[in-house]
Amino acid sequence: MIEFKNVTKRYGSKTAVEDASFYVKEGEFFVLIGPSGSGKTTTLKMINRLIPLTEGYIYFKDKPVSDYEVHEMRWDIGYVLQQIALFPHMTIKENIAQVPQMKKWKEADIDQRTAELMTMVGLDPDTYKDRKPAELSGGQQQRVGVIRALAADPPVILMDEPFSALDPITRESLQDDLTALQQEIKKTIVFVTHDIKEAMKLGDRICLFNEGRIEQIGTPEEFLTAPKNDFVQEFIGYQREENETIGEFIRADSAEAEEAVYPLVEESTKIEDAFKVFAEHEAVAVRTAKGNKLLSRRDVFKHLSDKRGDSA
Ligand SMILES: Nc1ncnc2c1ncn2[C@@H]1O[C@H](COP(=O)(O)OP(=O)(O)OP(=O)(O)O)[C@@H](O)[C@H]1O
Repeated sequence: MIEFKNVTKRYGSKTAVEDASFYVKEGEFFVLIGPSGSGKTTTLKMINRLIPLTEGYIYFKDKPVSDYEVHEMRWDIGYVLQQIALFPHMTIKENIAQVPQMKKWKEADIDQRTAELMTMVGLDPDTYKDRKPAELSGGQQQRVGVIRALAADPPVILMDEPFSALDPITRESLQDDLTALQQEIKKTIVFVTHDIKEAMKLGDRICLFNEGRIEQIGTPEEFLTAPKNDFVQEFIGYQREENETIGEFIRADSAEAEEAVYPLVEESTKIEDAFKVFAEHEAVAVRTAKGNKLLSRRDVFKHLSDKRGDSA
């Protein structure tokens, strides 16, 4: 869907992104992560041509991005920013309807789409559609920011730290909403964050930048089980112990699991082997002395990030 081939971006003598190559598959949730100033936002903005590249090639749907008209890119690629940029004088519905209106959708279709999207993120259309952005909470406004990017049904959505300005509780709830939404809509999402916990929770694959260069691209599992070098290891901030077993991740409050529904694994199963099961199943049932306990891939990441102490 999106391909970078040896892409370099320089601002004068400053190299912001150096020789970046990666491929984002259709329907994939691809996370760009790295310390401040490592080139994440520059990379993201080169996709929709907000920033021109210096060297290399970027393809969108197998065509160089330079072959698209800028407005075509804006229509096909939704964009969500950290600073919610809703138009203050417009109602929520008018904000969401902008791109559909530019694309000359019928009014009835716009109404239906707006209501559908608002319902999808838990905003009752009748209550909220005619309100102005200032009459919504920060979290609600950010939900509108996300669905506005989805309004005209673009195949790709770019998100630049969309939740980082929110309090931790709202943030977690929006992350959960986005996970649920993504399961339903299956868009290609490129998501920038500097928070490894968020990356692990949301990403199908993670691309870690360091001073403009890519250090590692891989699934959250690969980052945990096979960090490529000391920088990656340190960035994850979690030192894996030898022979770690799945039993160590079971908490006292874990839900009961039926083995008829989930594959059953022993407590002594190695974490690497459990990840192979997670590749095909949402969760596993772990046999413990107190009965079978449910453990999902997300539970494991949550446990790991708690263990490393959440610095975000
Ligand atoms: N318009 C610009 N002119 C000159 N240098 C720039 C410009 N924009 C970005 N840079 C530099 O390019 C590098 C990469 O910046 P970028 O914004 O892509 O980083 P980032 O990883 O998104 O950082 P952050 O997490 O702080 O947003 C930084 O060193 C930054 O100072």
